[in-house]
Amino acid sequence: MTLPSLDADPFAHDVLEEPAPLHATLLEAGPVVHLTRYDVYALARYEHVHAALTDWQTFPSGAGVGLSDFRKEKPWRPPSLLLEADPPRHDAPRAVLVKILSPRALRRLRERWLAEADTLAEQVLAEPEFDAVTALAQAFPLRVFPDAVGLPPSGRENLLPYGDHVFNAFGPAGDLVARGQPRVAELTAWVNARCQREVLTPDGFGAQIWAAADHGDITHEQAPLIVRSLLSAGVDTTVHGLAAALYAFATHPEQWRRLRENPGLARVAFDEAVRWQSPVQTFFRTADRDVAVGEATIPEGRKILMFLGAANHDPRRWDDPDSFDLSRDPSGHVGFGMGIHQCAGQHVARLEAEALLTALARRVERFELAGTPRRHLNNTLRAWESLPVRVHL
Ligand code: HEM
Ligand SMILES: CCOc1cccc(C(=O)O)c1
Repeated sequence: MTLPSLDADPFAHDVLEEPAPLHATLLEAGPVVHLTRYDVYALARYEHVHAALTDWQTFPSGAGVGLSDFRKEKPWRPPSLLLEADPPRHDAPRAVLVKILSPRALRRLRERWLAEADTLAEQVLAEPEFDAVTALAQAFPLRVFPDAVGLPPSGRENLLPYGDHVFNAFGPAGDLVARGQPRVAELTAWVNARCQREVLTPDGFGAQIWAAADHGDITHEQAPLIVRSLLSAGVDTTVHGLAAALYAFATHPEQWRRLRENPGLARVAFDEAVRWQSPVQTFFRTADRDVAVGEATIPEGRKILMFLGAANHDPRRWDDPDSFDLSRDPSGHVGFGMGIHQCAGQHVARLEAEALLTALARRVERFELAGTPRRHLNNTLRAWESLPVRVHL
């Protein structure tokens, strides 16, 4: 059976601005679609994306999880020991990070993050109108996460642009990557310096990674790269995840009312927002062999593009997928991935969201858009540049 093919460009600005039409085409066209422009193979249906995420042997990450194939091109930075590694190399770094970022390990931060969210809410809600991206979605993660990692106070404004470039670099070397290029050397130097043991405070996630090296769970050479994973993946993702949740509630007042009636819904609300908007839209894998998907065959060595955002809206898996609905059970969504590479920081993200959303739910009776939201374009992230809101207390 010949594979359906499409010359669409998933990284074109109009698609990054609004991917739904491409997702609909891909979901309809078949289990696999050959994207001729990049000679890659698209998976969009939940069943096949889930299958690829949970079969690392057939769909490994070691050649990179972006368009670039590390076996043919030099990576722009040393590959991640988690994201861009397969077992067995992936195992020890993963075990260390999962333990340090576990729900149990995060309990010691809970009271502090709840209090920080209350303080931020008090400050921001003193104004009836503000930009929810800068005032809340960016401000809260930057207020709690760098301290939790153990970063020194200076230069934290480098984290967002660095992460933005990391996520752009998973896509083609187009204008979005070019835009970040001028600052790459400076941002990379700043981030690498912050992964060194001596700059990290003794009680943060970073110091705990170095302590795991002392303990022999990982090597001392691996420690800084694992800290780098936190700085690369731990900021922009939660900023855009929180912005997605705030956008969802600003456009669904009836769902906000449900959250106010039951603030215990904050965590499931965040997962529903992550499913509905999928702040991380896509990741690649590499076909380890000729692999049959449906009746089609993906040739060995080709890159496979998994559309997490489309799988999270697949009507074969979700009732009324395009609705944001707190009565839905979003578990099983692939917004945090699935399988051995499933997000190592998902509990950090959920705790940040629970803190911020409950602080707001206690104070804000209703909030609405106070202007047209503007998208922030990125090859991998679904993000808002600005989200003007008006609040009624
Ligand atoms: C809303 C927030 C977040 C979203 C949507 C998100 C999404 C994802 C996704 C989709 C993956 C799977 C990548 C793959 O399968 O190739 C992943 C992996 C990962 N995430 Fe997250 N993430 C978020 C927050 C975080 C945070 C806060 C951290 C760090 C504290 C983090 C650290 C990581 C790491 C290290 C990996 C690689 C895990 C591995 O390969 O074993 N993420 N994330
Ligand atoms: C959110 C997906 O996970 C990522 C993203 C970017 C970098 C890394 C890393 O491990 O350096 C992980």
